[in-house]
Amino acid sequence: MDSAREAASDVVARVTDLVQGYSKNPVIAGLTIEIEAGVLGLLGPNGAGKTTLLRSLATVLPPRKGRIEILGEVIDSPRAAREARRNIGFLPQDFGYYPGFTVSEFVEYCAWLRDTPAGRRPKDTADAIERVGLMGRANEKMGALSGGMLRRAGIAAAMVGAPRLVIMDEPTAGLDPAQRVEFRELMRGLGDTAVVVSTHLIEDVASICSEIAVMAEGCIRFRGTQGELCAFAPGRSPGETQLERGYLGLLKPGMEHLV
Ligand SMILES: Nc1ncnc2c1ncn2[C@@H]1O[C@H](COP(=O)(O)OP(=O)(O)OP(=O)(O)O)[C@@H](O)[C@H]1O
Repeated sequence: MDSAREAASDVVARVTDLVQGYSKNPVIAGLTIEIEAGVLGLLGPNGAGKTTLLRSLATVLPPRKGRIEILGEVIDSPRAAREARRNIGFLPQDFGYYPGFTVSEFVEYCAWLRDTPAGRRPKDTADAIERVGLMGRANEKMGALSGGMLRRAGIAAAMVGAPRLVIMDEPTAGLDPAQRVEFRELMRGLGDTAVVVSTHLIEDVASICSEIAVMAEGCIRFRGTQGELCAFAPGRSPGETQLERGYLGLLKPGMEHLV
């Protein structure tokens, strides 16, 4: 790892030589990445391994090989994973919930899962619900929410109690354009939190991410700023932004060993 970079920043999570897969299907073969405060956007084509990496970071999927550290602690046992999850807010792509729970009960339950002290839970819950603009729906049943509102409830659950690491797998899927704009505002207000967010929406990345990582075939093919990604843009083609051209340029054959 780059020691100058580590010295200059606060590493919240570190993945070292991660090997991951499902039965006989290898997905990630030796991936190393560090996560610091700020919003890191994770881009990559379908099947690149983004969800697998996020689930590994969230300590949901134990590594086949390699090491995951959260706030300096190596996650090498179910107990260590439970401890780490107190500091992790995770919004999976398809998150589970009890349809009979109200929004407020759901968010408070997620705070409880993270061992938020009982005295803080009601206020933390109300704050998180307010941040996603669901105050008027706090007492509505989860099962009665629209897809976009459900996702906002999931975002509130991931952020409740201000965890140090927030991991979101395609959080803007299902949001309408106005809600996506609100989501971006929300991301800008996260301050010192380390956020990793996977998305297929380049506009989201452009507006909220301080850094971008591009994954392809289970590897991190690029990590850097938007400007650096734009530098991979091959010639002009109408209908694409420069960021999109940079992203697509990076996925071309021959770019496999860039980082
Ligand atoms: N539970 C699973 N069992 C078996 N194979 C899986 C499982 N989950 C993912 N895979 C496979 O692992 C590979 C990586 O999947 P993953 O969901 O991590 O990619 P992704 O980059 O998040 O894709 P997408 O953008 O479509 O969500 C794919 O080939 C996928 O089919």
